[in-house]
Amino acid sequence: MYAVKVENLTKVINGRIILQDISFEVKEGEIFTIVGGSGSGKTSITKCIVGLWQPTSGKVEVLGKDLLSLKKVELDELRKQIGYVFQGAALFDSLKVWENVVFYYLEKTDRNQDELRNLAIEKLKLVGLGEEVLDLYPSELSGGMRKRVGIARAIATDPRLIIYDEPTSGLDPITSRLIDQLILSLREKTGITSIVVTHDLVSAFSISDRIMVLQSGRVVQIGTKEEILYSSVPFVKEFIKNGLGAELIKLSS
Ligand SMILES: Nc1ncnc2c1ncn2[C@@H]1O[C@H](COP(=O)(O)OP(=O)(O)OP(=O)(O)O)[C@@H](O)[C@H]1O
Repeated sequence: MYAVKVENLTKVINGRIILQDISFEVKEGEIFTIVGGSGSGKTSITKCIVGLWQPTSGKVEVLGKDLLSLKKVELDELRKQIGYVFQGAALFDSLKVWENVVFYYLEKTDRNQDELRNLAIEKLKLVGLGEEVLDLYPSELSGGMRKRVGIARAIATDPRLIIYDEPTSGLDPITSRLIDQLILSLREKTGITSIVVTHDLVSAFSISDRIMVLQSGRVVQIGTKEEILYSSVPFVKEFIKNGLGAELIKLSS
């Protein structure tokens, strides 16, 4: 069964084609990575998957539901099953770590504070953080820890699908590789389906089951790591060479 199925998705905004005839499927439990240059449409695809944007044409099915057929309450219900890890973690500076993690439940539940703190402990453990961070504020955390807290928040509602938007951006190479390990271990422990948007090709090649390469709102190629790494498509070859070349220079400097 597919967790996400996108068919001939086209999105036009103010007469500009942002996404053109995009089709792909993400299998349950798969780590599916979307790569492409700036402005190629990566984030736009995720906006269509979470139902923030309606397609101009085409179809988006998420966890077996056709988004266009859903009423607002049904879409809200579906969104609970989708965790979104924002670029830069997007934590609330004025809230403590535990409150950030259980943010979704803070106002929407009658669970008491102890229950919510315990839920935060459970989720923080899954992302490799201990109880000592519970009462810290985001400004007291390192960049890598902030990303982990952002991931803990995304899994607080036990989603079946998680979308990571640039999970390693702004991190040094060593911390980036630790986040890669975390993405893999979360999938291992929970079986969660993962869609990762990234500029970081080292990350893409270490975590992905399959990679989709975009150029100017179109799919250039979808394939396994090996198929993409040894692609015969000129754009993909060039993209990989430039991306991995830059990473290798960064790693050796
Ligand atoms: N709300 C919007 N209104 C109009 N155009 C938009 C809007 N959001 C995005 N775009 C345009 O859509 C195109 C794709 O943007 P998108 O953010 O999906 O790209 P991206 O691949 O995620 O880029 P980046 O890697 O820089 O984040 C860009 O040309 C962008 O300017």
